[in-house]
Amino acid sequence: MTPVPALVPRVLSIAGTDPSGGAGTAADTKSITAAGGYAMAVVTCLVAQSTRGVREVHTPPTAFLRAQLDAVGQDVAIDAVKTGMLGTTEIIETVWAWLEELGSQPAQHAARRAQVAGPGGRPPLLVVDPVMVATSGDRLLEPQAEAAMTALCQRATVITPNIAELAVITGQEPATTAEEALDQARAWSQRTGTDVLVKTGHLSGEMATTFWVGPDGVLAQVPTRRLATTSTHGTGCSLSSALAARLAAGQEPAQALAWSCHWLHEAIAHGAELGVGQGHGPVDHSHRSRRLALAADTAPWVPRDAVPPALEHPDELRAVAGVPGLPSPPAAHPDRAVPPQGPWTRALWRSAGPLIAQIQDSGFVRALVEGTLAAPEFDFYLAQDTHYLARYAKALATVSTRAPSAAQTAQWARTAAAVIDDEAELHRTWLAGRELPAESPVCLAYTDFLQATASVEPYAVAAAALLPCPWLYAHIGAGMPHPGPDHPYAAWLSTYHDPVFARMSNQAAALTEQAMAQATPTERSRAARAFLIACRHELEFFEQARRLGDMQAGGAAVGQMQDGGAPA
Ligand SMILES: Nc1ncnc2c1ncn2[C@@H]1O[C@H](COP(=O)(O)OP(=O)(O)O)[C@@H](O)[C@H]1O
Ligand SMILES: Cc1ncc(COP(=O)(O)O)c(N)n1
Repeated sequence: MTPVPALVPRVLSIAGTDPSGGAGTAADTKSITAAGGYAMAVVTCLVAQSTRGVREVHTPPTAFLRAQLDAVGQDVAIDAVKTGMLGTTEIIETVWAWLEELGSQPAQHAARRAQVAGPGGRPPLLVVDPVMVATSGDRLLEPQAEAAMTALCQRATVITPNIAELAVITGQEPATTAEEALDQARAWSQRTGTDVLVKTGHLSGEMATTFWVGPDGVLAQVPTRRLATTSTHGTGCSLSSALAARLAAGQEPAQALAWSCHWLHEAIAHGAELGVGQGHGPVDHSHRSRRLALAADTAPWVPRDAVPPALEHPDELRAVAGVPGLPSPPAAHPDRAVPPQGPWTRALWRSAGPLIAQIQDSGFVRALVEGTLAAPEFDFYLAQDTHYLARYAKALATVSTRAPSAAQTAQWARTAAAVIDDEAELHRTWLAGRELPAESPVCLAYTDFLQATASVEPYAVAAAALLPCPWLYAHIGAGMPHPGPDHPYAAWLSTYHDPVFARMSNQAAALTEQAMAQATPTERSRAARAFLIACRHELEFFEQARRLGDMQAGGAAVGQMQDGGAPA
């Protein structure tokens, strides 16, 4: 029988402290929790430090370290151990001896082996973050303990050194490029059989890619863009802890690495907003979980007073959520410009300003445009968009039957045809031969809303509900740089970058402008509300694909419970 991995893996951090909460055991417990594990911590050294650096280190007797290890080890079945700051040779030897007694073995590709072992009472998988020197430059490992740390590394499932630590472990000069670091890691892994994460945070360049390297070379890599921030205190602690939790939950190395790197990237990107400390600030470990919690918010999307019950004049329409201002218009080529087509569409665009800014800033759109979006997330998005376009085209066809003139009927109908013939062609080619999954709840909610509005609401309301889709895509397309040939999503970017698409969007805006001008004040109010709700659906549509990856830390457990599995 194949043992079931623990639903919530029990992960022990053995590390030093950081009273400012950014690194060491504090970072580890936050990261293990964020990655869906149950976090435990054994303290090696007490460190008087903050974001500004280390002041003093107090090392309790190793007998007390051993007492902590025994207390937890004799009670709890540990699924993974992550080590961080170990400080001295004596500490490393104490941890080593304890691991021996626990039954851990030197690892040859142990990540993959450990995943098929049963939880509890088995050798835990071991992630060694060979912490030597802090970001601040302070030493966290005695120089004479480097040999013992190198030996401990050899018994790990995977080690997570930074560039300087990799050099010490492999006995070479610090690498100056990712290629050099990969060569060092591969050669060492061939010698020892232990896998190595190559982290490039301390190199320069546009990307800060993380690689998983085994004896045969790179097993997986996660490209992430380098962020211009000083909030990088504890990034190494956080990455190795999250990785230990994801591996112990049973994920393959490539998936565990992808989850950990993407989660950390979001945490680094939002670290500065915490306003913690005056030096190298911490990352925001719980940004992802707060974002997910917000997705369950039941507050109305359009506040009661955002749209007056009747609109006599465009200026009566205010920005939703009370955030004033328009995102700066994209520096688009005249062919790709997608300006409002009159006072009413200008008012609609202005009222949706904060939402449009949020859509452009959404992690999904940014990663898609950058080319760093994970392939499964793009596939999910495109499959849902295939359903969406089929249903959107029907809504366009419905509106065409309700237009007041033959010319307008023809224009809506031509747009419906273009959506099916041209826009959906990208989807057909990309997903060719693959089975289309069912519609997601978000896709259903949006398209049901569009089809219902197109069928039963007044013409102007229907037109306004259908407008955000082409307008927002054309707006995003107009602001994008031209995709290079090696961009993984060049085909998607080109579709929305195309002047033909901008013209289609401008036409829909012109039709809506006309409809609004001819509508009654009450209909205009309902049209504005429909426009804003459709914008909100657009944001949800992008973000749902991002949540796909997020949910793997908690969602997998829920799935197993529903299948009748009991927590291990
Ligand atoms: N400025 C940055 N922008 C984006 N990611 C970063 C940045 N700095 C570090 N990282 C990420 O943080 C992780 C830790 O990297 P690194 O800084 O190299 O190690 P350490 O924190 O152990 O010194 C890596 O996954 C790296 O990609
Ligand atoms: C207890 C402890 N462990 C590890 C680090 C390294 O983290 P960083 O390199 O980000 O300063 C630290 N500063 N303190």
